[in-house]
Amino acid sequence: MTAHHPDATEAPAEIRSNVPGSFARGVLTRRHPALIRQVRDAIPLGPRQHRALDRLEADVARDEITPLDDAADDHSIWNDWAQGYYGQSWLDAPFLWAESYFYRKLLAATGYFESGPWRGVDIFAPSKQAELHSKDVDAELRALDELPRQAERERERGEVLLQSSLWGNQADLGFAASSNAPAEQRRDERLVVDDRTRLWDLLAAGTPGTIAVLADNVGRELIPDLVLIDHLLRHHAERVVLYVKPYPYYVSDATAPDTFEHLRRLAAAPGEAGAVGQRLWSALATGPLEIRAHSFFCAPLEFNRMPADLHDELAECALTILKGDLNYRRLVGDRAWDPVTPFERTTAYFPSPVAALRTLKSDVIVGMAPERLDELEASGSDWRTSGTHALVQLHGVTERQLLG
Ligand SMILES: O=P(O)(O)OC[C@@]1(O)O[C@H](CO)[C@@H](O)[C@@H]1O
Repeated sequence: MTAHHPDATEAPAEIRSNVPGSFARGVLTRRHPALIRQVRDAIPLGPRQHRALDRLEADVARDEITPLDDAADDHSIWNDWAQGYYGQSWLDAPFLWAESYFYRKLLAATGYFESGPWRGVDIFAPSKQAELHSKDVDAELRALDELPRQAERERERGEVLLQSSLWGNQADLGFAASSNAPAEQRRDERLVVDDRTRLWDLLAAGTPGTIAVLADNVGRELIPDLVLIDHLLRHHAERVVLYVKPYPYYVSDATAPDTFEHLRRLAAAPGEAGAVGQRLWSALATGPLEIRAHSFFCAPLEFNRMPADLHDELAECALTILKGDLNYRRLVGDRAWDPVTPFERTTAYFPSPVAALRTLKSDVIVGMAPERLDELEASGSDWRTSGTHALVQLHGVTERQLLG
């Protein structure tokens, strides 16, 4: 049995990529250079953009962080966030900061923020389009016709939709290459924390006001997320606010244009998928559904640093449903927590009750039962980072809060 220290007073240090053989190191030294090659192959860039990508590749290879070199309005805020990191090693900077900055440098290289033909061009669009129009998404849409529709089976329908939204997070384009989830093993056995029953019981206990959904990836994740949102609007929420990214991020993270395209795909589909899409389309037009894209969702910071305006928006919500691995890292803190550290300890700051739906694709984990942790550690599998395992974790949701 591992000695656990869940009540350590100080939060552990932020994860860095300077540990040889660590997951974080592999992301910065292997995944990021591969991503630059993928962008060059996917988009017909000009010589200026290729030269800028050459410089980014060289920065990574030389292990030196250099300032942003595009003409963009966010340099002052990035200079504040980069305090002390310019000229330093990527591997020695906090992993969360370094990864986020890498994606901002990638957009700088292709001219995303500058005037000219490349302004606002999503360099991840080819892979996002392929995902949205994939046979897997076709199958997802057809499967909706098999959903229970009888009112008395609403909870059963909700369970199916929650599972689809949760495991849809596995389909991360930046991740697909190394995902080795054993399809045959039952999904429930691969949950490391399972608060689903509490979530449904509490949602069923009353009709909460607004539910915030912090989106993650497009395609096989955003389609189920949208279908789940339709279910929440029909049975559990007066309003849903879907927060997407203000610009392209982490390859497959959803932006507003991506979301509109997914809604078009749903609404144009036959059967139940089309009905869901048309209800969501109407909900957007009349108000119960709103899409927002706060700049903080592309910031290199933990959520406990969120600005006051976003804090106040979320404080109005009866529940925040937070999707994916990166959002989880930002929620609990991208740190080497003792995995039995109570989830509530790391989320006490959050302005609303929060439910995390995440497949595990990085080392951070809290809120585990010691026996479950020891069982997984003894398995010898890479359960923390391979995307084979997942969690539904809930904090601060009480009947009083949901009932208002
Ligand atoms: O938030 P998502 O899409 O579920 O996962 C994103 C993510 O797993 O991809 C990176 C590795 O490429 C991780 O560092 C990061 O947490």
